[in-house]
Amino acid sequence: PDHPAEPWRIKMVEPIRTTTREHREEALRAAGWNPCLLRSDDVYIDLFTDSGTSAMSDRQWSALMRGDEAYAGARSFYLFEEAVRGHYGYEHVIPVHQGRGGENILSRCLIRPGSHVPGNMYFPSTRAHQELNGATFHDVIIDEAHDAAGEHPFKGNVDLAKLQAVIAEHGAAIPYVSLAATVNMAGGQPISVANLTAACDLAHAHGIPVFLDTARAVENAWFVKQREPGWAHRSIADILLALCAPTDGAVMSAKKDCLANIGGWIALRDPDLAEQARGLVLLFEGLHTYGGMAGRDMEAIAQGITESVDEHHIRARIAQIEYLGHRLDTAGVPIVHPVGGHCVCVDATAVLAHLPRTELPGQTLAAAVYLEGGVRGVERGTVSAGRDPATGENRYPPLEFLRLAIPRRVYTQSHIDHVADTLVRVHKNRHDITHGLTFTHEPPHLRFFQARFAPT
Ligand SMILES: CC1=C(O)/C(=C\N=C(/C)C(=O)O)C(COP(=O)(O)O)=CN1
Repeated sequence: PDHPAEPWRIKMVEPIRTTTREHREEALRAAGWNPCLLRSDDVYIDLFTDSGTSAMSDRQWSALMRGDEAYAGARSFYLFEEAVRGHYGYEHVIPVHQGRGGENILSRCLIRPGSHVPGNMYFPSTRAHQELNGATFHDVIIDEAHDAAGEHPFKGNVDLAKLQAVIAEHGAAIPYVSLAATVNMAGGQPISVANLTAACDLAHAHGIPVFLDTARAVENAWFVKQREPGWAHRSIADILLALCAPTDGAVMSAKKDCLANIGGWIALRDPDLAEQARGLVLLFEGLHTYGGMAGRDMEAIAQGITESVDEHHIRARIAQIEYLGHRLDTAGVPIVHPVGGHCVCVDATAVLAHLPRTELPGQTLAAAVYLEGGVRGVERGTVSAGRDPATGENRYPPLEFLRLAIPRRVYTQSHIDHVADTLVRVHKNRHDITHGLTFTHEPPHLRFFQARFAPT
């Protein structure tokens, strides 16, 4: 696929600089071989995350000026509430400062020690809050999701037999099913409307609610439009509503699809649960009409939601990811297929097949790519998976990759080509990487953000 002609022109720029390899070696050493600990100024192309890193539009920037900073009942909240209601279809909209704020509150409302929560693959912060409140997470995603090279069009799908089995074994102890659209840790893979609906029907048949992580549900809607029979002529906005319709609520990080740099929400249908959640928002986030956001943040999100479902925007957004994936594919760099909605994931166990999993190939590849081209990605593998709370052992998930997450409306084709050229060089010289990494400092929660490493 060709690189898309961007459906925007640049009106403001932020200078970025290339660095020398010597400078990067020094910076990486100071960061304990963890790209997460690098300073932004030491990174040329920052693909650490698509979360909070997108560029806002002139309409979003001008909306900031209209921010109502009233403590209670701000105009900006009602604009935000209306945008969420209209595009996601839930009645009760409760603001939080970002996604994990919502995960904390939903988990505290519904999970008790001994709970069991099924979901389509784990996500670090989602599972951490479930485990913190005493739940055991059960992965009920289809087997194909764990196969990097497989081409299944909806790797985010739920295996209904697996879900049925968890319900059969733990039914009464399941407070809810936690699903995501798309599935970040599978490489940004979508779930189909049919499968999501079937999973909800199965859960509801047992009186179990389903909550959806909608951080990238617009990207998911794009894949439904392209791949799921019957949806090709429907608008992205309609498909987004259809994804949310069968679920009982959603947790949202507005830092992804919604083109905002901060913010989020919990969206619910049940008024009592909404009241309970608002009570915890007062404790952890702020009043229930701002939830840890400034009025201007809610203005930016309201406008960002409108822009996120624009078909020119989402088509170009996805096409840029596919362009990078295609460049790596044609160069023989092993990546997760199909290419996801927000990232290209390089299969570290294939690139560094000569390193044992105990030497952290994903983390090692992240360091090598930064050294080679000043490109920062993030490890999604053993380091991200953390330790099993019961045994204390590393979990070694089947997928171990370097995620290259592309911010929205930020980088142009020449930047993406720089990234591709960097990966091609690292892959060509992969046997020069003779050692992996080992922990020198390992924090207890979400260790990949703060851990430090040293070459083995
Ligand atoms: C699917 C999903 C995420 O991807 C997510 C955060 N993701 C990050 C930071 C990422 O780099 O993928 C979060 C947490 O959102 P937050 O980063 O607290 O706004 C929830 N769900």
